[in-house]
Amino acid sequence: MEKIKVVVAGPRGKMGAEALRMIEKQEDLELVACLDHKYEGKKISEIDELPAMDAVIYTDIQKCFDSVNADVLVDLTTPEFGYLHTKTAIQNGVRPVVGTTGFTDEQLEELTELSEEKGIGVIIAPNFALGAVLMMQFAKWAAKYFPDVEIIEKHHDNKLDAPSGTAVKTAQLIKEVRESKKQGHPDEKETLQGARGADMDGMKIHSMRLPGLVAHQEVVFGSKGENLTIKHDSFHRESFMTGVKLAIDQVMKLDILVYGLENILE
Ligand SMILES: NC(=O)c1ccc[n+]([C@@H]2O[C@H](COP(=O)([O-])OP(=O)(O)OC[C@H]3O[C@@H](n4cnc5c(N)ncnc54)[C@H](O)[C@@H]3O)[C@@H](O)[C@H]2O)c1
Ligand SMILES: O=C(O)C1=N[C@H](C(=O)O)CCC1
Repeated sequence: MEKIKVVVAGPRGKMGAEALRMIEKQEDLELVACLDHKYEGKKISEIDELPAMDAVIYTDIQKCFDSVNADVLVDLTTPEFGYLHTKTAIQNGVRPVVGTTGFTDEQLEELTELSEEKGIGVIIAPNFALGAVLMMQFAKWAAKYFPDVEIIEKHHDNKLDAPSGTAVKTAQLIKEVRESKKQGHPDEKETLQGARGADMDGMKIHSMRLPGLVAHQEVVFGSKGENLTIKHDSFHRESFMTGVKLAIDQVMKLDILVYGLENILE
């Protein structure tokens, strides 16, 4: 069996380390290298608390792709480096599977064009948890009948981007079926800036950051005399790994960029 050769960017991070543990258990995946901003030349097995894997760490992405034969780059880093890594991977014919959130619309457009030009598959998924993907789909369905909606996302306090990629994706999916609408009282005024949250097409998005949280979202719909709440919780980062594995398998069959795991689920 030909194994899929994977490079993981961000191996010492919470998601990167979980991805290494997932890859270690798969017979059809091989970790061929990692990308970090330190520990050049060290093996993963030499880093405390990471699995006993032989893959070597590179700090220069171009050197990494020049030195190892890779099929897929799994990026779980930061918005700034995730974007650069994704671009460089496409340019080197390596298929990116990107969990990193916080890319701008312009960056997503540029990566979409580059992927099409090079014919290299890319999957960018703001949330790899299957329950979260379903939560977003259910919310899109509900928005057809309940156009008044607010999104509350709750994450751990080490998160760099706000709102979360999941909240933005949820609002984008709802926008596809909901007529643009300003919610609340037409004359409402914030007496404390930010009190009503961020605004996307009239929908409000509220971001909470607290220790103890992992990744949680509620989509709350309001109508006359009733409320509907669609809620998802990730209590452990293992929840994202089924989706990461699925994306690695599927990206091998793609030659365009796909944004959102719902597009590769049957
Ligand atoms: N799509 C999903 O399902 C999902 C789930 C959880 C987190 N995320 C996203 O994944 C990203 C990582 O999350 P996390 O919780 O693991 O964060 P983290 O801070 O624990 O890990 C990020 C890692 O990236 C590393 N890093 C920074 N710059 C780097 C560079 N230039 N090269 C290589 N590595 C570099 C850091 O050293 C760190 O170890 C975030 O953008 C987060 O929003 C996505
Ligand atoms: O822990 C994070 O950071 C997460 N980020 C994603 C997002 O921004 O939606 C997905 C859930 C976890």
